[in-house]
Amino acid sequence: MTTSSIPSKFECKTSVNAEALIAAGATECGSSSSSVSPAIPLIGSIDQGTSSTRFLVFTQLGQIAASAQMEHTQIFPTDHIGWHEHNPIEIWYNTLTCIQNVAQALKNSKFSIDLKSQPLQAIGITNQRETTIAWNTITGVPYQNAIVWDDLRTTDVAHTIANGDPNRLRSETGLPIASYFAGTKVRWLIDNNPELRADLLNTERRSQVRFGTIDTWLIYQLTGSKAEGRATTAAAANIGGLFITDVTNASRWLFMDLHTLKWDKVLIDTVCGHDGSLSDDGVSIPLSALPDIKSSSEVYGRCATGFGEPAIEGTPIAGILGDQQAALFGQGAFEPGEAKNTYGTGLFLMMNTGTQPTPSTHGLLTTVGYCLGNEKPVYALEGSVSHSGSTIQWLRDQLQIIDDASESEIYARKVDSNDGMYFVPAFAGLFAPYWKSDARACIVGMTASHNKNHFCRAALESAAYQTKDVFDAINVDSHVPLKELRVDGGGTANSLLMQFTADMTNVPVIKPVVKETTALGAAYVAGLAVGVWKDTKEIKSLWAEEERFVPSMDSKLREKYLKGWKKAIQKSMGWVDGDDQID
Ligand SMILES: Nc1ncnc2c1ncn2[C@@H]1O[C@H](COP(=O)(O)OP(=O)(O)O)[C@@H](O)[C@H]1O
Ligand SMILES: O=P(O)(O)OC[C@H](O)CO
Repeated sequence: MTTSSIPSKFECKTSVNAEALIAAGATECGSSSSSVSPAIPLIGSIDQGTSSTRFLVFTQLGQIAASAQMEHTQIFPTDHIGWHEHNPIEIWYNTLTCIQNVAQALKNSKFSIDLKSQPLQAIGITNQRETTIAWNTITGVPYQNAIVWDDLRTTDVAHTIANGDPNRLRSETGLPIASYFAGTKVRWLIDNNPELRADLLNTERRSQVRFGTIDTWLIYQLTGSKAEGRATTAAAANIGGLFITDVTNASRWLFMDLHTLKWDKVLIDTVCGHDGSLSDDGVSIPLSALPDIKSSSEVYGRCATGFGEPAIEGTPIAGILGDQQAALFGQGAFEPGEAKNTYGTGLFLMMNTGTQPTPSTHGLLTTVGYCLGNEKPVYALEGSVSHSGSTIQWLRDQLQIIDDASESEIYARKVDSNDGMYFVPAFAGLFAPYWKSDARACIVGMTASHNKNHFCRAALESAAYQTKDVFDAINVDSHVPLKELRVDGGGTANSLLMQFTADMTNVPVIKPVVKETTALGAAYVAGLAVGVWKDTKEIKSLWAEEERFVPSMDSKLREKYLKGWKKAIQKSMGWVDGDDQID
């Protein structure tokens, strides 16, 4: 089966940016003596997010030359409240479709850029982090759907591992023990997927088991090959590709030591529970089942012949970054104290803290920001919030009070304020800085006068309040008060949200010209590895501001709103008790 024959209910939105191509030196065919545009350096970037998959091609000026984007199915099994899954095959097909569409669009454009004769310099990959897939290298098929990062099924697993102290692995991993992290999902898969467990128990088959985040899965597909035709998955073609990840993704498992940047046997055993019968390694799972940890910027390998899209066969894959780290890189936050806030499905405030990990005592994560080749790793502090854009998707898909995310602003603007109504979107408990798995979403302060407009307003405002919570924590833990906030992600299209964020944090909120900073960050690390850009100084010089939202709210009013939010947060906590099992 080829990807073009895979039916998808989602449209692949594709575009070519003529202005960026011209700025980079491309010429229209027929407008010069040559019928083909002169070759210009172009860099590809796969951005596999929670809500959608994108493939973008950037010019050396860091501008988008072409892009394609496709949503995928959000699977919320109705018999298991709190579960959230993605189909790994659908994600792979969508990635391939986006790549194919961009290649076609460039070829059909007035610049007639054929990537077969003018190949991309390199491809970078960035991904939703923690989302975990297990597959078998011989059957080629995932054992089950991917468990998405915000899935709650491992809440009990996390409680068991924590053994009364959720911070017991913090000094080694930088993370609290929570359902969010990939290691808890690995443990759940081992304990609950009979086929996977049987393979691990079989001395011949255990070496065929693979666990990976989405970066690993996609690289395995891109570098796997098939003798003829297009592979549906690399593994189905029975010729698996590279099995790697990068330090930023590896830092989200609870398995990696933040100081050595290596998988740690003690951590793995602590999370998975020691079971010698599953492995020959003396560890609870075979180390062969975990990807090799690489830097974020080096040539790892090349797209294979016959993997599915001839236009990028042989193109080096040279960069990997978790999506929030990619946004940090794409925003040019290379100095300690520089930060970004991304409004995607979730919301993630991240600050570069330099070459030493900075511990958090206020509910943030200490994580790897990036590591360029053999250079020292750069660490970051992160405030991870599970629901931001997904709250707006919930208004659209579940409540069906809007048809499109952009309508949230139209309705929210019909009222001057929340009129006392607060929406705490703790659908998956509360992540940073609270880490309360027993919290659930609530809407408080409602009177009979409240209407749909207030719902939209309160949903949008919740993203700003949650930003303020992690903003305060980062200011304390880093000892470097943020003077401004660089922002990106789908939610930045919403000016009401941007202004309200500026009003709540009381610092200017700044949008860059290139909004796709996540994809751009992955392109940058890939381009650095192959010499498209010289260094981070050159990359920083390409960043440009587009719009600035300056705080304009009276401080008394700000305090009043924040006080209401704190009360609302308290109401959401402690909702799930022992009788309300998540099954
Ligand atoms: N105008 C808007 N107002 C508020 N939220 C928006 C708007 N446009 C998009 N979003 C939200 O942005 C999110 C998608 O952002 P994106 O950065 O693509 O996310 P991801 O990387 O998680 O896939 C969606 O959850 C959507 O609800
Ligand atoms: O898909 P996003 O942009 O919401 O990001 C998801 C995060 O990587 C989860 O840790």
